[in-house]
Amino acid sequence: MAPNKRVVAAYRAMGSLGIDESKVKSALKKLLKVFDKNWELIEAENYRVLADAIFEEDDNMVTELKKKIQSDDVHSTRHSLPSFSNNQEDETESEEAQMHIERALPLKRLRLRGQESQPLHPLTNSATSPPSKRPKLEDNALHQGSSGKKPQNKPESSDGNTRIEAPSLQLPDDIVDKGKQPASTQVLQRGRKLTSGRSSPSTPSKEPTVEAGKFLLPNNMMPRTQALIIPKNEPIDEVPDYEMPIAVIPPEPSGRDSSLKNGVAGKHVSHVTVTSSECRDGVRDEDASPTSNEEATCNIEIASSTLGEVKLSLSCSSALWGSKFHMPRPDEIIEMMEEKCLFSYKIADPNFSVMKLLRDLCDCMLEFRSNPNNDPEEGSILRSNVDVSKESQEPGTLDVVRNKDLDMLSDVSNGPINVSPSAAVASPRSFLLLADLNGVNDAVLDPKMDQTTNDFSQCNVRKELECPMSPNSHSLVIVPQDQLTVDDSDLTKGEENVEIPWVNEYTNDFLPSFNYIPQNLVFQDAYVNISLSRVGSEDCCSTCAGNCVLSVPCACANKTGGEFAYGSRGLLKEQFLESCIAISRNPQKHFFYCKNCPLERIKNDGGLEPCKGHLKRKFIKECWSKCGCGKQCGNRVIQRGMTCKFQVFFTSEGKGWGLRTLEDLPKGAFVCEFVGEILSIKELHERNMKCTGKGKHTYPVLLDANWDSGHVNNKEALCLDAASFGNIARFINHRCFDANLVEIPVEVEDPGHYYYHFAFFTSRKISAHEELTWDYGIDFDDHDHPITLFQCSCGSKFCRHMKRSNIYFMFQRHKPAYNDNYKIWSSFLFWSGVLLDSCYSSFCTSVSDLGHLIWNHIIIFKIWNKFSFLI
Ligand SMILES: C[S@@+](CC[C@H](N)C(=O)[O-])C[C@H]1O[C@@H](n2cnc3c(N)ncnc32)[C@H](O)[C@@H]1O
Repeated sequence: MAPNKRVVAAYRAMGSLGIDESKVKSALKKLLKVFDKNWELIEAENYRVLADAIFEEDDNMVTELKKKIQSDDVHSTRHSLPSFSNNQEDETESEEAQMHIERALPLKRLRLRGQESQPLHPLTNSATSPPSKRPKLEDNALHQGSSGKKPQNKPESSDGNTRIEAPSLQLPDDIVDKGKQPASTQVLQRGRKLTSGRSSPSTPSKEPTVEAGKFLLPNNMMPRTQALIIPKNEPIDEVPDYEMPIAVIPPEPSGRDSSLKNGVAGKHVSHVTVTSSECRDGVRDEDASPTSNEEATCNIEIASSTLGEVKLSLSCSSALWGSKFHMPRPDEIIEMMEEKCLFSYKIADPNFSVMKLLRDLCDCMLEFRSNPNNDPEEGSILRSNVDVSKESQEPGTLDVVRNKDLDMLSDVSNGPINVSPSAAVASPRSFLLLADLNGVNDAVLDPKMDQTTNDFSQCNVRKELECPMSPNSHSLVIVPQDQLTVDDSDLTKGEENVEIPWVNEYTNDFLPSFNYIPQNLVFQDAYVNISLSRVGSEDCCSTCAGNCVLSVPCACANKTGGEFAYGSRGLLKEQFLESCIAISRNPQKHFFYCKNCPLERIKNDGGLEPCKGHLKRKFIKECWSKCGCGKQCGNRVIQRGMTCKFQVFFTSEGKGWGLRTLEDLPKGAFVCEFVGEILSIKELHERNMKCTGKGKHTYPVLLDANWDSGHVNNKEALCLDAASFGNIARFINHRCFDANLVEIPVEVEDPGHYYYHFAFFTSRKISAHEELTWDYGIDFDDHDHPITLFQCSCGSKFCRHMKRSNIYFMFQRHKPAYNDNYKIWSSFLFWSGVLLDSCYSSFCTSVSDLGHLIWNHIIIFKIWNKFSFLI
């Protein structure tokens, strides 16, 4: 007689929960009797009644056994001389009882993980289910692995709950750092959401509707999977081969798998192979051959926050699947994965969602990274990768991208599968990644690793660890932070006194390529006339010796009003600095308008357009080679080069790269010079024209402080362009008005002031890690400006770009006229206040006129104060 399909289905459903057939049989019999063979009632809610009946039976049995043991104990106590055989029997019986308890408990726990009031396996109707409670998990059951040893760091959450440890954490010695916790354990410990997150009531679940037993396969096709909850003291390798749905890891022996099982042979422990079940179970891949090179990709990106501090990117490529491959929609993949998880890991929580799980993984990484105390290797970061089987060339890769303090974590793929984070495709770095992705060790794929570690065998500091979420599916590897997040290699290539590293905490982008030069270089036509003969005795102090700043001001102080700009500690004197800041903040007051402006001349092909104005700046004059003092003279600050610790970093506000200090800086300190190619204005104009429309820019600084001196010919009108050749100043971003740096021209070699050094000094005290900024002096309305206009994100409350619509910018459009007539405008503001006052007073006669007058003038005064700095 053919087996009853409904009975078989019931067995399978229970089997997937690890329930013994014999138990199912007896419970089913009883239920059929009770329900008068009404199968609908038994099948409802995925055989909930049946499961409950089995549990109840277990409970009863346990209670009965306990009672029996107790009564036997009493009995044996009463009979003080029990026979030896009796005693043995008792022990056996009692052990059996314990075994029943042990066996029953996991199932019970499993049920508790879901909702008491909900179906045991809530695959249906769960959308209407109330959120589940967080499961309470017994420490012992969860923390004792096969060895029975407790983990060194007992994973406790802030709420005091002990975290679940997955059996997959039982790692071969080789892949666990000696004496240290496996990284994945740490992740798990830290990642409270990894475990608790499953039961988070906040996440709405996408419940798949799955027929019971849909995924069941014959035993011989069953993968070895591991449940997240293991019974107390149950050794991991004794986790039974439950009759399971298709799981993540088929037990196919491969070089990599076996190496893993053997403790990951050698040092090459960077991958664990994961293979899509679609390929292994023969559902789809039989006729799929790598015939087409046409790539369709399907990307899922999950980030820890909107800033994407940690980003997990899942990419599929159809490249190897031929034309028959249908690229699944992301939600299809997620849904399918959820079904697998629900079956494979027996996650009975209706709120379980794969997306949530992945997001939690991101959070864990962030948490892991941000709490160095959690980390046995302080400052380490996680490096994760999933390798699609090297041999089988299958799609599906998991790529974890470090963002916050994690540099891009390399991704490993097989064949041409694109594992690159989509956002990085355009970056040089990701280009490298794409080009190299061919199942090679991820370390090799990571160009930055190459640069920073030189020898990736250093990566044996990385620990290959299995992730509890998806055993064997991906590895978590620790890489010392400094090897990934910060490029310690000096971007100045040793050209400066200090080394300058760079870091990108937000994207995968590498530093733009440029040539580091410590000093300005003439490009071609620029006329830079440096000769000793041009330096007259009035421009040098040939008789000085030692430190000029400490003695009576010499000739070199003449250009700064008979006093040196620098004080004894090498900082700018307060008064000098303040006047430079004032000029920079109120440029209109210090503009001069040249009669035949070189800029306009070049732009208009000789035609005459009125000069838009140049800043008449204060100069610093430093001692130089014709002076008698030495290099250590206090009046040779910029010549000695930069001395502070800086770092180039990727800004989070969309400004691209920026420069920050790594140490506190006092007010008036020299930071660095703006170094670049010395171009004539004509050359700059030509460059700008060439760049137009090609997404290229120049980074120019006009050396125009002396253009009022008369007619400046084309070769003498100079600028610096740091786009291709420059120093770290090319990374200093703009800030409107209240920047923390001020630019000051410094005369060193050329007394003529056509060519001078453009130096940055701190305009105030700056704390370590603050970004360094200067006001480019951009008029955001001037579309002819040599600096390509950008959307300003300086964040200053005085931002000129953001406040274009305000009254100031109305005036700014008519700047010269406005400047000439600012007294008229101020009178206007004053008298409008008086007018306002009198109108107001006439309406409010009940209140004292004097009070109104004072009140209105306070308002007017405030308005005036707000805008007076602009005049
Ligand atoms: C001299 S570069 C500064 C370094 C640049 N951020 C980089 O990544 O190379 C000038 C360019 O930086 C960007 N930038 C500078 N300051 C900015 C700001 N306040 N807001 C937005 N972008 C800014 C603009 O693209 C500008 O053209």
